Amino acid sequence: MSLLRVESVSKRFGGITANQDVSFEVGAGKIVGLIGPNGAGKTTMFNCIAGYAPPTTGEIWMNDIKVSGMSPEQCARAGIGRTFQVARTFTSMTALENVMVGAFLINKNVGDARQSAARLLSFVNLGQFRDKPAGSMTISEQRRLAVARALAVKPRLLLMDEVMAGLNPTEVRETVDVVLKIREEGISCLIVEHVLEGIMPIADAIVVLDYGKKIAEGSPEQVSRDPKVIAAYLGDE
Ligand SMILES: Nc1ncnc2c1ncn2[C@@H]1O[C@H](COP(=O)(O)OP(=O)(O)OP(=O)(O)O)[C@@H](O)[C@H]1O
Repeated sequence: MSLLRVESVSKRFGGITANQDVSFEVGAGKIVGLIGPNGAGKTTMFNCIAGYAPPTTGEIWMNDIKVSGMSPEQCARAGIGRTFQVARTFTSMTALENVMVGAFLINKNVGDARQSAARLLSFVNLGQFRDKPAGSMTISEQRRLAVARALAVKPRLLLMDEVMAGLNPTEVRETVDVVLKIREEGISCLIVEHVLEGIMPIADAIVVLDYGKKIAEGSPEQVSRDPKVIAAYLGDE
């Protein structure tokens, strides 16, 4: 059963078509990778889904709620959480306080927010940083912190924008472990990623964009054999 449905979405910025007639679905409890060369329109698609930039045409649905045209807050209330390409960490606040910022969006009670934030820090394997300034954490840890903050809003779908970029193989593995745990919780994940060795082994499905259009969709095995996908990536070298 699909949780998110992207239906014929196009997004234009003046003369630039960043997304063109893109359709795909994310099933409940599934991991879907959204990949493609630089400038393919992946972040634009995230912005459309999360309410940061409405589609020019087309519709986006979360179950029976039409979210296209909604504000980011309304999309969050409909169950869409996100992380950003550049982690927006509050560096002088502690790790716990950073996650509490997310928790406060749905629960104004300080005790509840603290408890939920502490649980989520452990969930992303950052329990030891609870009372440390977020600025003292590595990039990899800050990315997982951003994931915990997004989870604090209790999404049913989590959009993750390049959480593995620039990480070493150990850090990629740690991040992959967290993504798998998120799926185990029944939360769907839509992941924009250039680190294909991180996303390919764990994705239930892959959607490939190139120049704004969907050029392939299927299992990781299917898309990695697809001549159109190979050509798009080789053309990007
Ligand atoms: N606000 C904007 N105004 C004008 N053009 C934009 C805007 N946002 C994105 N674009 C253009 O839309 C196209 C798609 O950009 P987008 O950032 O979505 O690609 P991407 O696949 O996320 O790229 P990357 O992998 O490099 O992050 C690009 O040509 C980009 O310059």
